[in-house]
Amino acid sequence: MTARIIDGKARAAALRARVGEQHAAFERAAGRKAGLAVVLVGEDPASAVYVRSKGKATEAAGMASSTHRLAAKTSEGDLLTLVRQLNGDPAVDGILVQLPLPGHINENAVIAAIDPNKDVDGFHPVNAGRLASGLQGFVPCTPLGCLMLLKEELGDLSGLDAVVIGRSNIVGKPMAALLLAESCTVTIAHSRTRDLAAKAAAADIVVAAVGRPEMIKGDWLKPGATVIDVGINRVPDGEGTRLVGDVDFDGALSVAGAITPVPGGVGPMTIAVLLRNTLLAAHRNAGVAYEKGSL
Ligand SMILES: NC(=O)C1=CN([C@@H]2O[C@H](COP(=O)(O)OP(=O)(O)OC[C@H]3O[C@@H](n4cnc5c(N)ncnc54)[C@H](OP(=O)(O)O)[C@@H]3O)[C@@H](O)[C@H]2O)C=CC1
Ligand SMILES: Nc1nc(=O)c2c([nH]1)NC[C@@H]1CN(c3ccc(C(=O)N[C@@H](CCC(=O)O)C(=O)O)cc3)C=[N+]21
Ligand SMILES: [Mg+2]
Repeated sequence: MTARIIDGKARAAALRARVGEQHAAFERAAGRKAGLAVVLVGEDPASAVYVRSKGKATEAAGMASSTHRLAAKTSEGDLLTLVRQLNGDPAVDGILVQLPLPGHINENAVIAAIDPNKDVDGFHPVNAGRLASGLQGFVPCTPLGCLMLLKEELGDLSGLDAVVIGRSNIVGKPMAALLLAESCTVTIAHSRTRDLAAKAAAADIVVAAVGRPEMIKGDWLKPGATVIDVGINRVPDGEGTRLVGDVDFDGALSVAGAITPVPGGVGPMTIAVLLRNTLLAAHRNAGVAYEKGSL
């Protein structure tokens, strides 16, 4: 058997097209575009690439995008001042502060300064709490994109055994909360987990969000399992580099039922969900009704 390859790039393009159509309707109703502000501190090349692709995708959907590039040495106070200015700007529906921030800036303080109603990343503690409590709020883009791929692939997830490898606030923890809300039986694994291979072998769904190239081996998996690979790892390749996930893709192909590739899997979904969250934020901020579930 060879696993189906989940085409995240195509799924993301379809979601972006739906967001674009609904944004056009929003613009007619509200008399303005939805606006996303992206803040980038410093010159990390990978971050600069993501920020550029977010800006391009935002404009392609018809939305207004602004990028605020600050020097690496920017003080926490100056960054907080910018965040508060964006909080108060009626043209800005969504605010994304690209992480990681330089070491002298307290990320938690910056995230906490974002208006929870503009927190399209879903990282603010109020939105994390809403997700944990089953209340409406912004859900982090990467795990929500993973959930969309899983539901398209598997339909109803209830009763399935899921293992999430990684427990970060931006991927692992919200992913586990979403799967629990879908009535999966969820195991969260991390660097202290004992016998990870045996945990993976029991799972119908494996979500890998570790940041270690090709760590999860094909022979760990339950035959037919659905594998979502969040990892983005740049590794040396001849003269240059290439991207690989956290899963040994070639090894998993002959065991898994379906698997996301890297690149072309979760990454493009993250950006499409960011646009979706910005569209939701705009509807709420403009007081325009929005038909839930229509995306
Ligand atoms: N495709 C996309 O859109 C996105 C991709 N990413 C990628 O996803 C990956 C994870 O990102 P992120 O969650 O931010 O990473 P973090 O570094 O914040 O978290 C990594 C997690 O992996 C766990 N871990 C580390 N080593 C092991 C191990 N040997 N066995 C089991 N668990 C381990 C850590 O455990 P512990 O808590 O014990 O330290 C931690 O919980 C990265 O490759 C990142 O680039 C991230 C965001 C978006
Ligand atoms: N506040 C904040 N929000 C984020 O959502 C956030 C962040 N900070 N910091 C960094 C991570 C990482 N992230 C990615 C987004 C898209 C791709 C993506 O589109 N990847 C392409 C390949 C891109 C390439 O070639 O480099 C793919 O997987 O096909 C990857 C990773 C969002 N993040
Ligand atoms: Mg820091």
